[in-house]
Amino acid sequence: MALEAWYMDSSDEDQREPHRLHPHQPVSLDQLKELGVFHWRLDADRYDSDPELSRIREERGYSYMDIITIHEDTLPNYEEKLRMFYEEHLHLDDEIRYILDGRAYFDVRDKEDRWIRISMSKGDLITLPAGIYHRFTLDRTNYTKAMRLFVGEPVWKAHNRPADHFPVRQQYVSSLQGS
Ligand SMILES: CSCCC(=O)/C(O)=C/O
Ligand SMILES: [Fe+2]
Repeated sequence: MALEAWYMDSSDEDQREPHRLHPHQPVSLDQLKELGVFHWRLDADRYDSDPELSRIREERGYSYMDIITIHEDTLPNYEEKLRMFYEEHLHLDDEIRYILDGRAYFDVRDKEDRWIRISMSKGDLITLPAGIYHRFTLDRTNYTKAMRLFVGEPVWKAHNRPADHFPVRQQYVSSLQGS
């Protein structure tokens, strides 16, 4: 199944709901690319021996990887972490996530500051550029297992909005101009 993304409504309903607009307003992979968001579809059943994953990691220098299982039975401080992940934030480095099982949503801001919801399921690998405002949530199924990739030693620090003073944010905003 292709990756699906859409513009979100602004209701305060449970974050795990899809929050589609009526009428539905889909967002294409090309629109995501314009925001610096890239996607690959891989075979998650063989992630530990997948030459395509190895190629991506080598080409892009993703030397670090670990696996996080986000479920109330496996993740310490589950509720608190989910609250943190759903705070609008940016990172000083790219965020690279590969869904190995389950499902999740990444929300990213577009150029007009509107929320786009990206629905991720098993086999989806996504990269969010340094400096983009975004957030993360589980969906109604309340479970995902994801590989986290990083160039070099990982820095997990999230800078909640407002974080416009970071050079990486200014570089990201400049990169959008003209695209
Ligand atoms: C799927 S990993 C947890 C989410 C996370 O690390 C992050 O920074 C979300 O934006
Ligand atoms: Fe993040």
